Amino acid sequence: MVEVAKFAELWVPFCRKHCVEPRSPENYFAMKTQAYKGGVPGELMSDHRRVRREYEEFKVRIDSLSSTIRQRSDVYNAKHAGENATWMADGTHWPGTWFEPADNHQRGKHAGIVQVLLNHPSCKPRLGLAASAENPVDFSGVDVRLPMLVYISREKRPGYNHQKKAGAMNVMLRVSALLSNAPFVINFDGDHYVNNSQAFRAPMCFMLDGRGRGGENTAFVQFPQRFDDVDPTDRYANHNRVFFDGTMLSLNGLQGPSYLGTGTMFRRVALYGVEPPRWGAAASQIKAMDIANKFGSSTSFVGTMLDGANQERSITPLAVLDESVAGDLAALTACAYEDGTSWGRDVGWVYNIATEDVVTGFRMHRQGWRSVYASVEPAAFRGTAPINLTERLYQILRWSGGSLEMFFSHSNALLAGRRLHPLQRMFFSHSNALLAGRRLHPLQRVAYLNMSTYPIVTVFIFFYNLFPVMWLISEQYYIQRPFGEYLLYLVAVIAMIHVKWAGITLLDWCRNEQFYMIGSTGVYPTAVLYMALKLVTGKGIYFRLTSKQTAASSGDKFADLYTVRWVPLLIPTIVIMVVNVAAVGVAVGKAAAWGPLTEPGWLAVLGMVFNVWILVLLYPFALGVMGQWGKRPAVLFVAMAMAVAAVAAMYVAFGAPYQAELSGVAASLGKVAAASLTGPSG
Ligand SMILES: O=c1ccn([C@@H]2O[C@H](COP(=O)(O)OP(=O)(O)O[C@H]3O[C@H](CO)[C@@H](O)[C@H](O)[C@H]3O)[C@@H](O)[C@H]2O)c(=O)[nH]1
Ligand SMILES: [Mn+2]
Repeated sequence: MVEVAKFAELWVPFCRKHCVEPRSPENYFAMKTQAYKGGVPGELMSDHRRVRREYEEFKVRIDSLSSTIRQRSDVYNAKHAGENATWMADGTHWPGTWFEPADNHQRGKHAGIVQVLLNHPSCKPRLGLAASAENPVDFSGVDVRLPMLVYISREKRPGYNHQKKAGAMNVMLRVSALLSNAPFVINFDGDHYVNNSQAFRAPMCFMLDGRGRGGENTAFVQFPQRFDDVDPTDRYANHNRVFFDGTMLSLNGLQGPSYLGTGTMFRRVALYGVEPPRWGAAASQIKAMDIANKFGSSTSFVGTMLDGANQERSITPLAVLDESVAGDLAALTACAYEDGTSWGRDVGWVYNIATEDVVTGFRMHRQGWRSVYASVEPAAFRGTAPINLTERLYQILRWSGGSLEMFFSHSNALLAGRRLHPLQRMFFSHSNALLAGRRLHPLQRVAYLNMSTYPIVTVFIFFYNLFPVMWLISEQYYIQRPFGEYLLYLVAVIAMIHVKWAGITLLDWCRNEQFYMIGSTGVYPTAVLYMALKLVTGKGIYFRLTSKQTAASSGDKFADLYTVRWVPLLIPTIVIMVVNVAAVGVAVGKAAAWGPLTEPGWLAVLGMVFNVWILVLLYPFALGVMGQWGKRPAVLFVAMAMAVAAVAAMYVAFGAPYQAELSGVAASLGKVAAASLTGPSG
């Protein structure tokens, strides 16, 4: 962090001088060409060269940090007999984990750390120096102030559930209250970067939009998630365009998009669980609350809450970070701080759920807050997405598991906001969409219901996809007669909503359908199973962090796309593919045995359309499990054709059909309803 603060002294003024975007140096220097927007084009070349060299050196220093710190620590430890500590540059012990773990200096067991690396900038611009021997870059006309930079790490103790990201966010919310008390808080993930610094103006416009025009009732502004380094055809729908630009954008017409975990600007008081101003000024609400039981025992923190509520448009920076502040900060980062308080439930990010985001936003919507979806060009943030099939499936397993947990938790979309009957409480409590009070817009409630139950529908899709087994064991097979209305619906939805208004391409839409089917055949039913087990046994789900691309070293940018990691989660979808390929084989066999122009032959061909459609939807999955062979899709088609031919030949040879039974097929056609193949995206 010290290195970062040092490099920022050069980087930030450079960005201001030449209007550099994106302000992530790694991504800026990786770009090929760019239109110049600054005021001194003549100096760009030499400044750029200079800053780039500094950046390369900075990276080298970062890469060698572990050996630098080890060497430094060896020197200090030699001076202090018997010590085996890790030392900071200022000659003090590093409060966190040491190279040689010691008591209170190890993973999962260390004190809280708050290190202010850069303090508050002054309120007035501070101009830099003209070029000289020490300052090769001329910053004489440039404001060189740097924003505050603080490193925060929570106290960790064995036996405490640290609540992962949600726990980290809550500590940051409290610490930042003391350090800046900024009325607006932006949150983005460790694997995302700021791609358009000007985009920050958009949420400010929405939230400060004149009293009475609704701005003050806006709790958060959500940007879409955009990703770098996704394979060009987006095989596993990582871009999720239908979800972002379709679903989330549409919610602007109701109470606004759900909170998606990253790229979000919050109003601080909304995170404290305060209700929108329409139901009373924030300050009086806070005063009326049972402070210690709700927010914890730090009087300094509670003091900042009242300040923050009273003066939304200014900040109250701390003058000096003296001993008393250090004591307050230690208390606020301690594990025990939240014991017996409302943190993780009615205050801050919500705990005990695989996905903290949707449920945290839901709490605000059910209080009557609204949110805004803001999509800007160039994208405000960009991030990294898992392009490996297994990792991507684990990611949607976590999302879908979290959704179900939300439905059966205190965040049920139908039930929230009501006093709960003890029997209701056994299954749901206040995050269930069914239970929400009247401040949740009726259609917003429907949206949350969909977001928290979508995996359940897929259990039916799963069995529906297995129906072709009937081809194999009997001569009977049912399928709904062609889908006039369904086709009409498809055209309306795709052409009008998706492609015309949301700007989603046909490829985006196809990928979305395909990945929904891939999820429906393995991941979503698994999530339902997990949830059922949890309801019965009371034991939660273990979800791992989404691991990121590791391709950088291997030369092939999309190497992860062609790596197969075998996990049981892949099996159900493979079974469904095999069953449907076999069913196509039987259909071809029937058509061959009866002649395609006879009625039974023709019906067999018609039924096959269904199997082929499922296979088309599962095509990206098939490429995924082929690993390196997935680079040559022709192999897949040849293998499938061979499998189909083999099954068909076997059918003709051994499964001689009975005329009488087949005529029954025609009569029963159309009797059984088909499940819809479209649905929400994960
Ligand atoms: O113990 C943890 C785990 C995660 N994180 C942070 O959470 C982010 C999200 O985790 P990631 O592994 O990147 O998961 P994704 O599936 O990419 O995340 C999406 O889904 C999550 C909900 O499951 C949201 O929290 C994220 O914002 C959203 O981008 C990470 O970048 C970290 O910044 C922590 O701080 N501590
Ligand atoms: Mn991520």
